[in-house]
Amino acid sequence: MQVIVSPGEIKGTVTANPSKSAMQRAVAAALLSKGKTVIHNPGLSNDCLAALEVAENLGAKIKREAEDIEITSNGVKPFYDSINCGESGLGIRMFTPIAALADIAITIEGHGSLTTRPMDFFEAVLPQLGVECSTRQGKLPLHIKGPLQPKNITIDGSLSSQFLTGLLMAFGAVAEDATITVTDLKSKPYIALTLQLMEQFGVKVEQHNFETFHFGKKQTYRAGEYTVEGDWSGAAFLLVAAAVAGKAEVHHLNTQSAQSDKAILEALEKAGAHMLPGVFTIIVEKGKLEAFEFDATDCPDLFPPLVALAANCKGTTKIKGVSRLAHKESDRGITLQQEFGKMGIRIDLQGDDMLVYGGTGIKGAHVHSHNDHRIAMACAVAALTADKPVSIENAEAINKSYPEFFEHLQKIGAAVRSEELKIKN
Ligand SMILES: O=C(O)C1=C[C@@H](OP(=O)(O)O)[C@@H](O)[C@H](O)C1
Ligand SMILES: C=C(OP(=O)(O)O)C(=O)O
Repeated sequence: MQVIVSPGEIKGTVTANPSKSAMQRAVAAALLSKGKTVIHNPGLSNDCLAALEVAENLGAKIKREAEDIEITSNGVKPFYDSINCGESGLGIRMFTPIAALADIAITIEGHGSLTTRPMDFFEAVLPQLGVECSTRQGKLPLHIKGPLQPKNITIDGSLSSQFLTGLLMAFGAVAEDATITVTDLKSKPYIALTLQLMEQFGVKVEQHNFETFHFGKKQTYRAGEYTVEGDWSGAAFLLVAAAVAGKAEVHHLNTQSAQSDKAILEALEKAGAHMLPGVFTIIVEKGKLEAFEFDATDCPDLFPPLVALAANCKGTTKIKGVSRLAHKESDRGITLQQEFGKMGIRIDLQGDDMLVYGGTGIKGAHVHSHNDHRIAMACAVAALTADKPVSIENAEAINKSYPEFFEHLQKIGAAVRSEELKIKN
């Protein structure tokens, strides 16, 4: 699908989409619980739908009830010997240790960008927990055979926090007096989100300094009601759109959230945007934007909106944490450099730093998402201050995390056109 976004001032109000990070975790916790969980404000992006299907194949009953989703489970009791995690990195890394709680052989698959993302962690770690595991040279498909037996273990957290999220969630259902020790953990706030959600489902982990995670007496996940928070990762694009091209009010964003990407507020402030943060509403208005420095090592998904922001800031913005981007849906350091380069914005990658030369003028261009939702969204935001429209190829990539994105962008006043998009022009 091609989407064309035209330059222009924006002004409007919108409600943030549900967080896929929170939704996927809630689906996993509901599967691990006995009884009925009701998820309010459920996410329905492709990653969330994949999580629901995985939970269903692993034994849960899923029912859509008006605006909610009901998940009834009796723990992990697979109906099938294979699961498919779609394109979700979190999905596969979280559900693999959970599926390994069962004692049958299971094949774990995915598609698109997920087939090229590293999974060798599991081959190194799962056998230490009594799980047979093989991959195709560190990539999908994964073949596992549990049951996983928790014990004290040390893992490397430098590639991704998602493997730890999976182990924590699985340990939560069966562990007794066991400790996971992690070295060099990245994306720490995502682990805070995991621990917070586990606690909401009745499982408490004693963590120290994000290095050790201790499970004391055996605990059980408790089914209940859960409301999915608004998504800071998706909303970051709308907030940046407002900072560069007008004014927007975004509802259902919790400033007390554990989500890492609420850090977009710090970057906007550094860049000089005008902001009025409330408890659940953020208002951002265009200001005189200047280059800024920001460390995105622990919030890597902010790189694409930060680049769209930096392209509009006078001077050279320095964003740290580029090494975190190599194994996302695309190699995001490179794809940002390529696609923003087409729009006349120079980006240099220097070791772990990204330098964005902003304020030089954004040019209308024909860009490609590289099947990466966050690249498509970043280009759409950059289009708002370009000299001519920007056409985005393979723009349907947004469905992975934020199917409502173009509709929301239009709601805050942007001119968005597409033959295939079901939005009013
Ligand atoms: O746990 C999560 O929900 C996520 C963790 C992050 O991954 P890393 O831990 O690999 O940085 C992030 O990039 C991803 O989009 C979602
Ligand atoms: C990298 C992302 O997700 P995941 O790793 O879960 O596929 C993302 O949403 O940008």
